[in-house]
Amino acid sequence: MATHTLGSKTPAESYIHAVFEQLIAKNAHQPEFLQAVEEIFISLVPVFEQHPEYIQHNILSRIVEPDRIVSFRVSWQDDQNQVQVNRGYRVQFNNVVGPYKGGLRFHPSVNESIMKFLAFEQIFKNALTGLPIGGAKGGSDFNPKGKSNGEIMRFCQAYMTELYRHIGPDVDVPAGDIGVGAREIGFLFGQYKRIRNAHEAGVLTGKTPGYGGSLVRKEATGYGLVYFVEEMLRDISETFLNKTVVVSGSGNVAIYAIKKAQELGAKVVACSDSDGYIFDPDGIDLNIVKEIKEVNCERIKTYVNYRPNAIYTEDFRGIWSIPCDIALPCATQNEIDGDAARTLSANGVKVVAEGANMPSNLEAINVFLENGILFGPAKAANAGGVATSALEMAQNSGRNYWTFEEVDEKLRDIMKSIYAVSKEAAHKYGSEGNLVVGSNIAGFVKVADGMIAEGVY
Ligand SMILES: NC(=O)C1=CN([C@@H]2O[C@H](COP(=O)(O)OP(=O)(O)OC[C@H]3O[C@@H](n4cnc5c(N)ncnc54)[C@H](O)[C@@H]3O)[C@@H](O)[C@H]2O)C=CC1
Ligand SMILES: O=C(O)CCC(=O)C(=O)O
Repeated sequence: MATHTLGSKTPAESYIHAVFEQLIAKNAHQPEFLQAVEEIFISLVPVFEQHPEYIQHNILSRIVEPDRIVSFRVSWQDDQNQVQVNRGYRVQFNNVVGPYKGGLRFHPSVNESIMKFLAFEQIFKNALTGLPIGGAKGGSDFNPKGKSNGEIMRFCQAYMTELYRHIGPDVDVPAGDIGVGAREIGFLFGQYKRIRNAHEAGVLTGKTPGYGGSLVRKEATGYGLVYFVEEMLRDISETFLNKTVVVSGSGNVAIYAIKKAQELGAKVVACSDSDGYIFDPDGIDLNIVKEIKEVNCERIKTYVNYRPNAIYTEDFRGIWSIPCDIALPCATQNEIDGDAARTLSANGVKVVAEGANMPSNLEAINVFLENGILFGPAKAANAGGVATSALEMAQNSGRNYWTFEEVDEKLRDIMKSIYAVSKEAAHKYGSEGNLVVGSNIAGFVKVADGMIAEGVY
């Protein structure tokens, strides 16, 4: 039986408590989903104290139930002509603010709990961007590791052969996430186009610029994360210059977070993959990481073959024992637990900001907040990716292209605005400086008000 820390002293607390108890009863075997909901529910207590209309409209019971979950068989042929079967998902959680929007994850760990937590987070993240996009997520337990290009293509085609009937430029617009990058988006788009016989560019984002993609989308989550941290640092009259930074992961988000942090004068000393981490006391050479990950598709441990001073350690969580000023978790959910957070804190970390979705568990978040560490939660700090996807949708429907500089400037403005509204909401509801509370409240209020305006359904 899952436990939680929600109280029940006031009417608002009692309401939130009761909805969460019902949620546990219905979703007892979905720990990631319950974790994501609990984090938001804790933040919302002061909002419900001041706005009983949200209780009258029973907003919480409605907002935790997805509009629909599509789950389907994906059969495809491997290079040995053997038929393989995976499970595909699309969770369309909430489209009050705009069409469903969120990435696709191809990873063996994918299950309904992980899909629901990601889609639930996406509702509030997307609302925070200020752009008209609702929340969704999808994917499959397909493991791309070690698969040939042909196998990836056939899997993507089989996946889209079912997914196409559930999506569309004004309905639901998927994009990438773990295991899904520009190559996979290309295969998915090609199959959608063949089935529909229409070049509906706005049906997917993360396309390459040659056929409707936006410049900066590839860089956007990592760049946006660093722009968000710039705002956090500005408030304490600091910058990235000469800061020591640790970034977990070595995929899309990690690579472009490293690039932008280095451009701003930081020394990034470590990154990782799911096997282990590398520490380079001279500062990571990003060209080598890109060659290893983007060109050769190898493990990060091969980095030490190119850099004699670098050390590889086979324990991906060990990366948080490296002393740093700024920690940017950019790999996956629950990669920082309470112990890792205490180690980071004891080593003097000043800022932690989340590039991945839910990389810190609840205990870790509390350790950071209690120790006065500036903490940038995922739904605010990594929203630059989906925001730039919404800019891609705008270019697609306007049938035009914006320059790299134009999109980058819009991204920077969006990240500044997300920081400002999160900080303002935290202040308004009595949690000065707490961006977890602030971003949860700012995202929630926008969606809840929309739900009331659009009526019960
Ligand atoms: N791609 C995007 O635009 C966005 C991605 N995110 C989140 O950022 C995180 C990373 O996503 P991407 O960089 O797009 O994926 P990716 O597939 O390009 O890279 C994932 C990275 O995480 C590492 N990783 C995966 N599982 C791991 C594990 N169990 N332990 C340690 N490392 C692990 C992989 O080795 C790889 O380096 C995910 O949490 C994703 O949901 C969030 C917002 C937008
Ligand atoms: O660009 C998108 O729609 C996907 C972004 C995403 O999946 C995320 O923000 O976690």
